[in-house]
Amino acid sequence: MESLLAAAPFHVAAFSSVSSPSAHSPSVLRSIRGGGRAVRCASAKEAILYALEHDEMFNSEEVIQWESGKTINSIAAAQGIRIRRRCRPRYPSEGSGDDKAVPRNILEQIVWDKEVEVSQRKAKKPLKSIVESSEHAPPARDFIGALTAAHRRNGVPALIAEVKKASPSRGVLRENFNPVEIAQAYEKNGAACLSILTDEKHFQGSFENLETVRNSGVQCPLLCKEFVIDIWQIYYARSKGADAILLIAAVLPDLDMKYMLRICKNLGMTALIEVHDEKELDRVLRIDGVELIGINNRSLETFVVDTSNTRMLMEKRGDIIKEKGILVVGESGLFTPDDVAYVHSAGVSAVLVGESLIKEEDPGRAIAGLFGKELLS
Ligand SMILES: O=P(O)(O)OC[C@@H](O)[C@@H](O)c1c[nH]c2ccccc12
Repeated sequence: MESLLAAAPFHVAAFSSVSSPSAHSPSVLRSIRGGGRAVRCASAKEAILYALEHDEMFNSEEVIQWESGKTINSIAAAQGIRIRRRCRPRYPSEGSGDDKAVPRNILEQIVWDKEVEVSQRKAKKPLKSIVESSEHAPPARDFIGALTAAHRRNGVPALIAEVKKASPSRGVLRENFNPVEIAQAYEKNGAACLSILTDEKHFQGSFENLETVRNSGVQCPLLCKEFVIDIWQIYYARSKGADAILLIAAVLPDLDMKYMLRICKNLGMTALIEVHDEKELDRVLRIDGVELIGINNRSLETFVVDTSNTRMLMEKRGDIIKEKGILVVGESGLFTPDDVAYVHSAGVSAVLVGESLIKEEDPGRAIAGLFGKELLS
C-alpha cells in the first residue's frame, strides 16, 4: 500500500467501510486500513472534496500517527513542542487514557479546553456544512496588502488593533465592551487591520463578535484570534468573515501547520504564524509558503513579557526572513512610542496591540498616543 506518510498532507485515506465515529479510533483504523486505499489527489481542493464525500477528514499529523503507530504527542515532542494534546476533537470518546492528567501551563489548559469545545461544535455543525457556508462568504480581504500599504503610508509599523475584552494574564481589560464601537474607532484612527478574539472561555471573545464586526461596515481586514487545533475552525472563521487566522507554532506540529497553511491559501486567507522562540522560528522558516510571522513578546506558557524578544529573534534570523520576503509582526506588551520605535528598528513592519489601547477610555484616540502621531487611514 502506498505510504500515507509520503502522501501527506493532501492525500486522503479512503476507508469506505468506516462510517460511525466510534469506528475511527486509531486501532480500528489500523485494522481496516488493509482494505482501504490511499488516494492521490491533484489539488488541495480535490482532496478536500474527496474527503468530504467519503466523510473522512484528518489533520495530517493524525495520518502519520496511524501510519507510524506513534502518538501525536510523541511526534510533536520530537519537534520541540511542549504542549500535549489530550484527546483529538474527532474522537471525543477516546480521551487520553489518562484522565487524571493536569495541564502543565495555561496554554496547555486552553488547548485541552479547545479540544472539548471543537468536538462539541463539530457535533452540531459538521465540517461539510461549515465548508459550504465558507464558500458563500464574501471574498477574503488582503490582510498583508493592508499592512504593507499602511507601513508605507505612515512610516511606522502598521497597526493590527486588537478587540479583546479579557485575557488570562490580565483579567477583564474593559468592562464596557462594545466590539463594533471599538472596531470602528480603531479603523477611524488609522488601524490597518483588526484582530478579534474568538475564544470564549479564557478571553471572553466570540465568533459572534467577529461576525458583527464584519457586518458593521468596517473595511479593515480581520484576523480571527483563535487557538486553532483543527481545520474545522479555519472554515468556521472564514464563514464568519475572517480574512486571516492565527496559527500558533507552540501548539501545531509541522505537518498540521503545512496542511492548515494550504487550506488558508485555498480560502484566500492569510495565516499569521506565531512564534515565541528561536526553535519555533526555525521550524516555521523551513516551511514553504509562509508570508506572515508574528513574534510574540509574551510567553503563552508563563505570561512573561519581554519586548527584546522581537529584537533578539530579528537579530538572529532577520536576514533569512528578508530573503524570503516574509513580513514580521511584533506582538504584545507595546505601550509607548518608544516601544513601537524599538520593535520597528528591529525590523518589524507591523505591530499587534491590545491592552494599551483597549484599556483607555477612548481606544481610538489612544492610537495617536501609542505612535506619537496621528495615523493616516
Ligand atoms: O494585549 P497586548 O499585550 O498588546 O497583546 C496583544 C496580542 O499580542 C496578544 O493578545 C496575543 C498574542 N498572541 C496571542 C495568542 C492568543 C491570544 C492572545 C494573543
